[in-house]
Amino acid sequence: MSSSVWILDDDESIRWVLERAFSDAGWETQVFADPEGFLACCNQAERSLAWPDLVLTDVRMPGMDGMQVLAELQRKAPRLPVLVMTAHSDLDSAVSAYKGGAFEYLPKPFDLDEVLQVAERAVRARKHNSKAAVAEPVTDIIGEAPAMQEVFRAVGRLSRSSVSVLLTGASGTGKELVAHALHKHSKRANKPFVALNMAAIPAELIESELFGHEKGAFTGALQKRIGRFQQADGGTLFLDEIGDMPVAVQTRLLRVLAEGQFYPVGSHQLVSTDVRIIAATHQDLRKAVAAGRFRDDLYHRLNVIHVRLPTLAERRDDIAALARYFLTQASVELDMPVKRLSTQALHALKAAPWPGNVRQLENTCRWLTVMAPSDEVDVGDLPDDILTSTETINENNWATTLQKELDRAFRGKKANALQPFEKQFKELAMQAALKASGGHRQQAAQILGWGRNTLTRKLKT
Ligand SMILES: Nc1ncnc2c1ncn2[C@@H]1O[C@H](COP(=O)(O)OP(=O)(O)OP(=O)(O)O)[C@@H](O)[C@H]1O
Repeated sequence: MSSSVWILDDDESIRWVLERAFSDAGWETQVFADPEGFLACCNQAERSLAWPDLVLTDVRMPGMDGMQVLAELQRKAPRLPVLVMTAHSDLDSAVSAYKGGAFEYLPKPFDLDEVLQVAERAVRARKHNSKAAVAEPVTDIIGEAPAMQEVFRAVGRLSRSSVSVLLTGASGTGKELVAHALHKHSKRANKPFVALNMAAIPAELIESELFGHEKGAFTGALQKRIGRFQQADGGTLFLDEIGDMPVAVQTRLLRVLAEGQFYPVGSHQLVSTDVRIIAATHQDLRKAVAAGRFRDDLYHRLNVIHVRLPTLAERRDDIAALARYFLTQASVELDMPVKRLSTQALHALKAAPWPGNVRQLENTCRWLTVMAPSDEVDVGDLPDDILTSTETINENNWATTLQKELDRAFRGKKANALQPFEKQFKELAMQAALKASGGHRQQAAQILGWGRNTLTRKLKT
């Protein structure tokens, strides 16, 4: 049985392509140009229970409130899967307007194949009555790869609890982003989220940063200062690079977590605190424990729930969506046109090793937004560090390398620029065929599909 979709968008061309794409894929479609008509149909559907399987909608449309549409859908058909196509800046409000339902977000501009894929997945999940298969609305975190779905599920599961969470993963994998999401989707969301990076401040100042100090508590303490614990009261304290916390501070932290109270440095006034701790590290804390650099009891206290962020190399399938997202973001941030990636460029990005993970991809997209000469980014436009590293890890990716060389050679628009490539290609092929045949010309010619004379002639030139 075919699935049905209602499409709401004020942009006629978008309605047109979506309707075509969905009909071609065998869906029953109904399109709406404005929310009035759409909401009238919702009223009817509510009476007749004739809802579609899926709604696809924009939220920002001139002269109308897409949020209201979402809120109505939420009220009338809370289990109806909704795909929201919107610019990234509107995502937060969309998520809050549609809490709880199955919801997916497609950043504009989107890829039609991706829309269909997400749509089919959403409907499948609904039919199997399992909301879990549809990614929870985790704001701003992009990831379709199974390893990321685990992360999203953890965020969803933890939304009603205040337990400590330990986030591990290499630098730039999104630990801070996930910490934010955990906070945003918790009961503490309207209280502060405060972050402190142990690696970024001198060890001797960590204690006073965390717990605050009285005026004159130590040399340089010219003012009384409220610590991060107090700032985060009722909310979440994110302790980044916890592995770099000095052991003395670890002892203090452990006590505060157990007692919910502490004295600021140099103060005799006890401060009570209600703070949820999310800690992160790129180190192996168990090793640090074994080496005596990290307290075993603190490790267990923080590690109530452990969420591991995969490296970008472990989720190469997400590279396309992430790159599209970062290119869009960079274009807004830098006020430049949005760059697209050519198939070959995307291929090269997917093959790169990404030691700096998502952060490196984000920086690369920013760089491309400024540096790539035209709207479509080609392999030759990619920064050298990406290209060189791509070649070394993916030596047999000869097409990408060739493409890059062709791009470079043709950029000068000189006539007959293909000739040297053809010549070299044929020479390499001849050598390889002769090597394979042990120098036997007849056989080498056969391998190449040439006549023996052709081979002899070419060997002479
Ligand atoms: N899944 C994702 N979707 C969108 N953006 C992401 C994702 N993961 C990471 N980012 C972005 O990549 C950058 C690096 O992420 P973040 O700072 O959270 O990493 P981290 O693991 O905390 O790094 P470090 O250990 O170096 O502090 C941020 O700008 C973040 O917004």
